[in-house]
Amino acid sequence: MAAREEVLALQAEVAQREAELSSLKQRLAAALLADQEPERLVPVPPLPPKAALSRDEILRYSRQLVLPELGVRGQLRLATASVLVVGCGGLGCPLAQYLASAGVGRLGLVDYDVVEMSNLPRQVLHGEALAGQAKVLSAAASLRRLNSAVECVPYAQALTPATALDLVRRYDVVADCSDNVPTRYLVNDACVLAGRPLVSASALRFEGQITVYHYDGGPCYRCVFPQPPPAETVTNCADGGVLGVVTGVLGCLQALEALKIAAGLGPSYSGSLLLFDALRGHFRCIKLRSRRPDCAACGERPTVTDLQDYEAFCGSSATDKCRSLQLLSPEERVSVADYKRLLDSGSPHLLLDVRPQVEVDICRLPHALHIPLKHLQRRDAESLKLLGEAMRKGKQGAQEGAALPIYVICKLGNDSQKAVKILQSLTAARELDSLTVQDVVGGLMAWAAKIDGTFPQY
Ligand SMILES: Nc1ncnc2c1ncn2[C@@H]1O[C@H](COP(=O)(O)OP(=O)(O)OP(=O)(O)O)[C@@H](O)[C@H]1O
Ligand SMILES: [Zn+2]
Repeated sequence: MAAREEVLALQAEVAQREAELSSLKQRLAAALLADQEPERLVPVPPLPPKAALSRDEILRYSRQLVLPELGVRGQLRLATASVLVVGCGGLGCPLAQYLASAGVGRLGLVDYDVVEMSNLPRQVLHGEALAGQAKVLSAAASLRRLNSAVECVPYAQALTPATALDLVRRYDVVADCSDNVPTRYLVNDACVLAGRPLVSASALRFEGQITVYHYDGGPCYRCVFPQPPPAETVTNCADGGVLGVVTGVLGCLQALEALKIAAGLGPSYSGSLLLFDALRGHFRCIKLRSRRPDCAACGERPTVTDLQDYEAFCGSSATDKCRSLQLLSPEERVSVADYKRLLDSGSPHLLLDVRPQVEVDICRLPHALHIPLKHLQRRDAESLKLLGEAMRKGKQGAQEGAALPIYVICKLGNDSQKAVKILQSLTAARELDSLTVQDVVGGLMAWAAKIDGTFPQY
């Protein structure tokens, strides 16, 4: 075998073994979770009152004890306070880290997910060796190393309408560190029903925001957002990207608010929203509307008297990370396996990659023409010219008069469907030659998972 071929063969084998290892780790995590089942269900007793700090505690917390605003009284309150952390990701990790190091008595950690390598730049409680492990177990282990006096209660499960109220009632303060709209409504309603303050933050790209809901007569999440946004307008970190340090800043601010509430100092952002723009280095605080008397959750005649089906209410999933759109019919789509067969057959066609340039810079299929979806959406003349030229060139190898098929690909198979719709409308408007357009289901990540193990996943 030529050296180059051997390298390629070995690379493919390494990729295959890595995929097998990753799947084994996932199964191990699931088995560990199943093993943990009975322990999770044991109710936690209330934390006992604490009258004085020990010598070790005085030494350990000395730098914050000498703050007159906190003092021994505040520290004792922290030691008997409990905080429920919903989501042990980019926000939950720094939040839990600072709450544990400051000496909060008990931390409840809820997350259904396992640690992945792409989590590590921002989910700072998890390490390489714990990839594939349940996030809550990894986080609890890190926190115990940090402060063995803090009690960590891992709940390796999704927070659902069936469990949320019971869990929220067991804690004094709740921090929403989740990443999806149904969970935000669920946590809010559970906090309103249980009478708990909610420290809520979010971060995406270079921006973040934080506020405190349902504190001392302040508004709840539903007062500010009575209706969920259309599901297709919501972007998550996997699609939009996020800089780890931005979630770090917001998670720390969340920890600060939770600490101040727990220590009896009161929060700063009840009824106001702090916005952080990391690119410009700006913090801006805006006033939120006050509590709505007609709020469905916290209003005078609430209609939310029980937890509901939040996925149906929001039209999106609370646990499915990669939202899959269904814009096209099955005939308008091909699988990666079918596309690979077509490619191997040498049949003339055009592969159109509609990802943003920044993603094409990460990896690409060399034979694809690249036109970002945004350019197609604004009918960019230069891009349409490029497409027309590529089609004319591609047709040279095709049969006389036959339309050149276009296959559209993106990262996950959502944007490619939108692009197919646009190309169909251009054809209908005769701005493009009559053509057959299909999208590649699952996009380049399906290609990496099923066809080419050496293709990068991101
Ligand atoms: N209903 C829920 N119950 C429990 N955990 C939740 C729920 N909704 C979201 N989460 C968790 O909240 C965390 C959000 O953190 P973050 O978005 O940083 O992580 P991620 O989803 O792993 O990231 P990425 O989008 O890059 O894959 C995730 O760990 C997710 O599993
Ligand atoms: Zn409300």
